[in-house]
Amino acid sequence: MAQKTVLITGCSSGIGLAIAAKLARDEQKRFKVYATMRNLAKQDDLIAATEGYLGKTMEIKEMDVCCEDSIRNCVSSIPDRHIDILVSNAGVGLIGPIECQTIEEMKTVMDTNFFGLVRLLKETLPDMKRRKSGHIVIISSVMGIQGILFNDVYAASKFAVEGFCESLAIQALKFKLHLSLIEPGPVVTEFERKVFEDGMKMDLSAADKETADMFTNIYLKNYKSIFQSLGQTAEDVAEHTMKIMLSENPPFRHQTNTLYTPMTTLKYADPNGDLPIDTFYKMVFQHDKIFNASLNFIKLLRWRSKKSFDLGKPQPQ
Ligand SMILES: NC(=O)C1=CN([C@@H]2O[C@H](COP(=O)(O)OP(=O)(O)OC[C@H]3O[C@@H](n4cnc5c(N)ncnc54)[C@H](OP(=O)(O)O)[C@@H]3O)[C@@H](O)[C@H]2O)C=CC1
Ligand SMILES: CC1=C(/C=C/C(C)=C/C=C/C(C)=C/C=O)C(C)(C)CCC1
Repeated sequence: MAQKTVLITGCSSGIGLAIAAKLARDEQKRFKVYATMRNLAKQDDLIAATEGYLGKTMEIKEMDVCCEDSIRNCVSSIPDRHIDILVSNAGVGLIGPIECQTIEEMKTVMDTNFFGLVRLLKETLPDMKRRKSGHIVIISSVMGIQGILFNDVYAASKFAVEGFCESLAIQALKFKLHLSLIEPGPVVTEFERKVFEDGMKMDLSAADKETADMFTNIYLKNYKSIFQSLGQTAEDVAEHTMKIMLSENPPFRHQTNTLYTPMTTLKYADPNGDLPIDTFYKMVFQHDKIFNASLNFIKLLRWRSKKSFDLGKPQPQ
C-alpha cells in the first residue's frame, strides 16, 4: 500500500494529538502525517508522544482553522498540495445557560467547529475532486446527533457539521470521495477540563435562580462523574479513527462509545423526537438517584477491570 498523506487539525492536545501520534508511529509506515496546530508553542506534548518520528513519518505545521490565509499557507506547503486523508478535529466547547453567554462566545464556537470545517474544505476539496480520491474524516460528536442539557450552542455547531457533511457526501460520491463522521461521547481531554473550569467560573447573574441551580447543582455536579464513568481516552478514539481510515468502505457515521449508544439510539427510535427528550428529562429530574447509582456502578466495574488488567490478570467478562 502506498503511503497516505494525512492532514490533521488541532494536534496540540487530546484527540488530534492522539490520532497524529498513532498514525506517525504506525509500524508499517502507512502514513505521512501533517499534524497542524494554531499555536506552535504548544507542540511539546506532540513531540514527546512521537519521539523519533518527527521529520520522518510526521511533520508539524501551523494552521488556525479560523483564518483562511493560515489554512491556504499550510495546505500550499504540502508537496503538490496532495492530501489523501483530511482529519477535521479542531474544536472548542461551551456550556451553560444561554442567557449567561455572549453572542461573541457563541460565534467563536460556530466559527471554529463549523466554519473551521467549511474553510478547510473550501481549500482542499477542489484538489480531491480533481484527483477523484480522498477521505474526509470529521471529529463530530454524539452531540451532532442529540442535544444535551446546557450544551445548546455546542450541539448546534455539531448539528451544523453533520447537516453540512450529509449534504456534501452525496456530491462527494460522484467524485469517489469518502466522508466519515466520528461521533465520540465524553472523552477525557483538555476540552473536558477547559469546559468545566469555564462553567465553574461562569457569571450566572443573568439567569433565574432555578436555571442557575440546575446548571450548578445538576449539570456541573455530575459532570466529572459522567466523564469518569462513560468517558473514553483520546487514544481509544484515535484507534477507532484509524480503523475507519483503513477500511475499504468507510462508513458515513461511526460512534466510538458503546456505553453511550443506548442514548443516541433513542433518537433513531422515535420519529416524533420525544423519546430522547423525555428520557433525558427523567434521568435528570426524576430518576437522578438511579442514574447516579448506574454511573457509580459503571465506574466500579471499570475500576475493577483496570485493576485486574494492571495486575496482568485476565479482564472480567
Ligand atoms: N472531549 C470530548 O468529550 C469530545 C470532543 N469532541 C470533539 O473532538 C475534537 C477535539 O477535541 P478534544 O481533543 O477533546 O479537545 P482539546 O481541547 O484537547 O483539543 C482541541 C484542539 O483544537 C484546537 N483548536 C481550537 N481552536 C482552533 C483553531 N481556531 N484552529 C486550530 N486549532 C484549534 C486546540 O488548540 P489550542 O491548544 O491552541 O487551543 C486543540 O489542539 C473537537 O472537535 C471536539 O468537539 C467530540 C466528542 C467528545
Ligand atoms: C449523559 C447525561 C448527561 C451528560 C452528558 C454529557 C456531559 C455528555 C458530554 C458529551 C460531550 C462532552 C461530547 C462532546 O462532544 C446529563 C445531561 C448530565 C444527564 C443525562 C445523561
